[in-house]
Amino acid sequence: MGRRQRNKQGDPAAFGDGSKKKAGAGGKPAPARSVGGEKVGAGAKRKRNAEEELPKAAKKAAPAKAPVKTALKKKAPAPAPESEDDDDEFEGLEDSEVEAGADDGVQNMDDWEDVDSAGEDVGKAKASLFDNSDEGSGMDEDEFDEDEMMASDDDEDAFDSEMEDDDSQGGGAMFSDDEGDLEQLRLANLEAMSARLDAKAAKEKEDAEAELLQTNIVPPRPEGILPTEEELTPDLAIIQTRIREIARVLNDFKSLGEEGRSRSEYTEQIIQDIATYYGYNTYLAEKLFNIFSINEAIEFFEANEVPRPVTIRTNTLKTRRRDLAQALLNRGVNLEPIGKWTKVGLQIFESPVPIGATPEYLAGHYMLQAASSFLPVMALAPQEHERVLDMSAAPGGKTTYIAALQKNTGCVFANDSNKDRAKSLVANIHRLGVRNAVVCSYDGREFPKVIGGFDRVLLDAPCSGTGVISKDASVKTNKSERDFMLLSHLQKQLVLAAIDSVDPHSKTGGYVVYSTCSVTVEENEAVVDYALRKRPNVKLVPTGLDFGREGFTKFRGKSFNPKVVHTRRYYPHVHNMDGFYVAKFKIMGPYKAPAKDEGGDEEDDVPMAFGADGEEADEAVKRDDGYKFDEEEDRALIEESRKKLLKKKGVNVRAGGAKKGKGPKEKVEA
Ligand SMILES: C[S@@+](CC[C@H](N)C(=O)[O-])C[C@H]1O[C@@H](n2cnc3c(N)ncnc32)[C@H](O)[C@@H]1O
Repeated sequence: MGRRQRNKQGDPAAFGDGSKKKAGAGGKPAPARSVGGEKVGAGAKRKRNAEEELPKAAKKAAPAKAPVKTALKKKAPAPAPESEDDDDEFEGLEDSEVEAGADDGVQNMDDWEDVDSAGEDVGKAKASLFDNSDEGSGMDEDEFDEDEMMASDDDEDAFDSEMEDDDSQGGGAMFSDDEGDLEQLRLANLEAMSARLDAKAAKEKEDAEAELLQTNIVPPRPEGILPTEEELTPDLAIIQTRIREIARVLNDFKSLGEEGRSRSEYTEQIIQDIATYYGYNTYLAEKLFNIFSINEAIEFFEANEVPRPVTIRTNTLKTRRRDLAQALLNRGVNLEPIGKWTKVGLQIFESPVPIGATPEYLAGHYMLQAASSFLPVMALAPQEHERVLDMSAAPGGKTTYIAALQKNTGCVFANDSNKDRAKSLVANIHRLGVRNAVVCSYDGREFPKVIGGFDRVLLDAPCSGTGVISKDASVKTNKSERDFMLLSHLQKQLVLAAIDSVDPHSKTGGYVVYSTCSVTVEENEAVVDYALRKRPNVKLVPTGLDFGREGFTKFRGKSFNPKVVHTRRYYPHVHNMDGFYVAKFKIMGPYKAPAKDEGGDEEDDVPMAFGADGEEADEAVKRDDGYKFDEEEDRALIEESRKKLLKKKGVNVRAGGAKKGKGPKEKVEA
C-alpha cells in the first residue's frame, strides 16, 4: 500500500505511549473518554478546541475536514497500541499529513510548516496537562466532567475561552511536547468535537422531528359543540306544563296576564308549544288552534293523538246488521252498535282475526268505514231509482252505501279522477254486490259536461285531511299554506260543478251534499258560502243529521251566509269520530249565468285562493274560464242519453213524448 493511500484511508493511527499513559490511571484505553460514544469526555472538549480554537496556523494546516473526522472515528476505539511500531506510526502519520495536505491541494508546504510549529506551541501547552494527569487519574475528572461537557453551549463557550486562555498564555502547560501525543491529542480533540457535533446534530434533528411531529399532530377533535339528540329533544314535560299554564292565563288574561306582556305573546307561545309538543308545523298548528277556544283546541290536539274507534258498515245489500253482528260474535269479535244515529254501523272493540279479512268481509257483508263517513250519505239520503253522482268516489265507501240505500236501483255514477284509486272503487263495488254503479274517471270539474241531470250529487271533496290526523299523522307536517289555497280553490270549482250537475227539476231530489274530512274553515264554510254566492239558484238546507256542531257563520272577521248554520261539523274530541264537515244544498231551479256586467264572473275568488303566487293564479283563472257551462249542450246530451236508455228498456221514445229536463227514472216510471 502506498503511503498516500495509507494516509488517506488507512488504519487509524495508533496513539503513542503518551496517549496510552494519559488514558487513565488504570491504564484503560483512551476511547472511553476521548472518542466514539455519545458521552464524549475530555476528548470532545479537546476536539472542539482543537478544531475550532486551534491556533490559526493549525487551522490553516488542517486538511479537508471530513477525511480527518472519518479517520478519527476509526481510530478512536482502538486502545493505544503498545508496540514498538508506534513511533513509526507517528512518523507515518506525520508524512501522510504532509502528503495529504499537498495532495488535496488545499495547503502548501508552508502551511504544514506552520502546523508543525504551531504544534510545538500547543505541545508545550499540553505537557503540563498530561503531567497533571499523571498525578491523578490521567484526566482531570472535574475538568472533563462528561455532564458538564454535555450541559450546554455555554459550557462549550467556557471550553473555548479556556483554550484561548491556554493558548494566549502560551499553552505550555496544556500539552506534552511529544509530537505524537500532540497529534494524537489534536486528533482526539477533533474526534471528540466531531462526535459532539454529531450528537448535537442528532439532537437537533430529533428536536426538529419532535417539533414537526408536534406541528403535524392533528389537533384533538373538539367534542360537545353540536347538541346531542337528547339536548335537541325539547323537554316535553316542560312544554306541556307551559301549554296548560298559558291556557289558564289566556282564559283570564285580565287577571292573570303578566304586566307588560300582550295576549298575542302568550298566544304565539302556546301555538309554538303546541306545534312542538304534538309535532305539527307551526302554520297548521295555528290554523287549527284558531278554530277552537283555547281549552277545546288542546282537547282537539289531544284527541288527534288517540285512534278513533274501528267501525264497520253493514252492507244491507247482503245482510242485516243483527246477522252480521252474530256472525262476527261467533268468531270472537267484540262489538256493539255505534249509536242510535245509525242502523247499520258497528263498533269493533276487539277481534281475534283481522277485521279486514274475515269471511264476512270477503263476502262483502260489511265495509270497513269510519263512522264519520256515514254522515254525508245519510245527509244525501239517496232514494231508490234515483240517478246519483258520487263525484269523488274512490275507494267507494260512500258509493256502496248509496247503492245500498238505493237497494241497487236507479244508478250511481262513481267517479274519481284518480284512475288508480278508481281500481279500488271497482273492487269494493264488486265485493259488496253493487249492481247499479257506473264507474268513471273524470276530473270532477268536467261535470256536467260529461253527464248531468242527476237527482243527487255527493261531493266528498279532496281535502287536507285535518280531520283524520289520528289516522294519518303526516298531515301534521306536510300541509302548507299553499296546499290550503289550492285545495280550497279546487273545492270551490268542484262544488259548482256538483251543483250544476243536478237536475233542477228532479222530482225526488235536487240535492248536493258537500263534505270533507277536514275541519278548516276555508275548506268548508268558505266553500259553501262561495257556492251560495255563485249559484243563487241553490240554498242550504238542514243536513237531516241530528247531531254535530253548527257550521261557522262568522270566522275571524269573515261573515258567511247565515244559512251556513245548517251545515254540520264533527270533531274527534267531541264526537269521537274523525273530524268532518257536511253541508246540504237544495237546487231550487235552473242556474242562469248572469251577464258579465252583472258581476257574473266566477273568477272573483281566485286571487284569494292563490295569494301571492301570480303564475298559479293565472292558471287558476284559466281553469275557471273553462268552467262555463253550456246548458243547452248539457240538455242535449242528457236528452240523448235518456232516449238511449228508454229505447233500451223498450219504451217508444217518440210516442212517449219524453219531457225536457226529466231524468230517465221519471220517464221509465211514466
Ligand atoms: C275524500 S276522497 C273520497 C273518498 C270517497 N268518497 C269514499 O268515501 O271512499 C277524495 C277523492 O277525490 C279524488 N279527487 C281528487 N281530485 C279530484 C277531481 N278533480 N275530480 C274528481 N275526483 C277528484 C281523489 O282521488 C280522492 O279519491
